[in-house]
Amino acid sequence: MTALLDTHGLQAFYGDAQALFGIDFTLAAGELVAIIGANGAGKSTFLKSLTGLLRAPREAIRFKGEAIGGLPPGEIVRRGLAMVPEGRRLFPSLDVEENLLMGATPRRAGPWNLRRLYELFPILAEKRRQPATSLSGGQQQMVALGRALMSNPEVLLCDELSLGLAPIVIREIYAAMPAITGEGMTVVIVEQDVRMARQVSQRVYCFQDGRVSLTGRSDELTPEQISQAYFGMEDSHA
Ligand SMILES: Nc1ncnc2c1ncn2[C@@H]1O[C@H](COP(=O)(O)OP(=O)(O)OP(=O)(O)O)[C@@H](O)[C@H]1O
Repeated sequence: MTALLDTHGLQAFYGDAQALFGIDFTLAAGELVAIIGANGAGKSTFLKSLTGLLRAPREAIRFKGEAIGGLPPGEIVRRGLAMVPEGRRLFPSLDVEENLLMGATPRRAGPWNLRRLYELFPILAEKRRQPATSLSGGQQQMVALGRALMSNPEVLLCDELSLGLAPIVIREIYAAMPAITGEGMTVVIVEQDVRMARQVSQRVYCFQDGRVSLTGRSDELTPEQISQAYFGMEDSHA
């Protein structure tokens, strides 16, 4: 497999506290890969390291053959990695369309623009002049996803799209994924909803205590393997 993005022994720290202990991760162009794991396993920390929000050694992260670890976040977006952050982080004083346009700087060439996003999520066209924070949780998540797409990334990193949403709304959000990957985009999702993660992804990485405890094809891993990798030996016997 030729890697579009990969990490080698990636470590991450908050001050003196170590959160990642040597993550080896590979992503091929066009894949949708899910990262699952319990609270505190290091999933968000991993995404933050990829996008330059946390320091990383230059050689520990490679994107399209170039070492990008520790580059400033803006430079990483320019190169084609964009993140949908946990908790959406919309601009409360801006309306829906203004929030979407915030994602367009820097704007790379590609298929995504306001018109395409409004086709993908018609409800956002209807509410384009409303304050983003007046929308429902699911609609706000659509804005956050759309904002990241507006930079036309090559790799889209999504942190817990399902957080706080009802199952029917989660399905509605994930229903957009085929249209996104259909445009050739490569996607990483961090997801606590293991069923959904397995359903939409080709491969899964399970994180536990800052390490990869299991990886494999989503359709080949058994629920028992995942449960053990998710909770660890001790907990699964508790
Ligand atoms: N800003 C921070 N300062 C100090 N420690 C942090 C910080 N953010 C996360 N950590 C610690 O790093 C470890 C990994 O946390 P991280 O948020 O990456 O986990 P996660 O798998 O994304 O879990 P969650 O689903 O709760 O977001 C945890 O031990 C956590 O307490």
